[in-house]
Amino acid sequence: MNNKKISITTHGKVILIGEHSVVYGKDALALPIKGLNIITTIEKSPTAESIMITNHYQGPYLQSPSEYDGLKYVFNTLNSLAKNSEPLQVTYTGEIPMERGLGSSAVVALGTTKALNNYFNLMLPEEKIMEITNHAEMINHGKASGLDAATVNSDYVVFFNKKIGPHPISKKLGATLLIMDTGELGNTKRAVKLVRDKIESNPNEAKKIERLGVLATKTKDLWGKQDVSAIGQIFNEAEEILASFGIATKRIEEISKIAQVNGALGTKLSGGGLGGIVIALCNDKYTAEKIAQKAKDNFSNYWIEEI
Ligand SMILES: Nc1ncnc2c1ncn2[C@@H]1O[C@H](COP(=O)(O)OP(=O)(O)O)[C@@H](O)[C@H]1O
Ligand SMILES: C[C@@](O)(CCOP(=O)(O)O)CC(=O)O
Repeated sequence: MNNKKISITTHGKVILIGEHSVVYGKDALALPIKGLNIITTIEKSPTAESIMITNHYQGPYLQSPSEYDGLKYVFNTLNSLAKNSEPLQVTYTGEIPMERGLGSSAVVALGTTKALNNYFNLMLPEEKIMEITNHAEMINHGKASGLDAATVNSDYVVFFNKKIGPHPISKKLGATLLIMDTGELGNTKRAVKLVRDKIESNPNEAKKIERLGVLATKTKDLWGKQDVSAIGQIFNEAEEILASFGIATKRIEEISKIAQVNGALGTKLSGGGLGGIVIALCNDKYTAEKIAQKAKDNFSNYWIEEI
């Protein structure tokens, strides 16, 4: 009887700056959220079929795991590399709500790849694990930059560019980030298409992508100097651009406004948009808590990170 059981913990992420423009080869900066996890567990299936169980909190709706073709791709690829025909049970347990810009799709793709790699003793190199994870993300999003997968696989802030890959930044900024979940489902695939249609039909929209890239490069430089208020201003400018693409909802704008008048240095949506999370850069935890209290009727959940 095979009692083997492998569990892998993978953490979520938020994009600090550079969502959408990163798809076009521009710079971006993203933060791993170490306390926000999904545990992927692999064991022998109790039935004659392979099964996937999602125990993780998904927010106000349920979706069948089998609907995510990216996960099927991971599962089939690793089973085929291991020449495995034993039916398996894959269980996801944790608290990363889906479709909020917190990276759930990359988290489950990476967690499943790593857990199956261990289960089958495949000893796949890191590059192969990331290649499989990124391909799953492509299946999910259409055109994925690789930023999400790189950040959920990193212990440090990631400075990223598609051409050069991820670079970890271990230095702390010396600030507090408030992450507020609007409770509205984002839609990365639709948002990416919406932005692409706009920039392809209007050169002025394309200039905004350039500008977002410049803002991300500046943020990296300011991070090194720990210039928190300048980064706050960059968040606000980026938010204006993202909203002009039509991917900020009324609730995102409402939450941003409340955060602004209660001491945030800068606020923006984070991730694909059309719902999902709002991030607010604050000087300290006290300000972040105050904003969370003032805005609490507008969001479903929040997290505070010392960055
Ligand atoms: N536990 C899970 N089981 C199956 N699919 C999942 C799970 N978590 C996330 N997904 C897939 O990832 C998608 C969310 O990805 P995405 O839209 O990129 O949002 P996020 O910002 O959370 O990554 C879900 O719609 C679903 O297809
Ligand atoms: C819009 C985009 O830049 C980020 C999407 O982030 P998320 O899937 O919403 O967490 C797309 C990408 O980088 O592939």
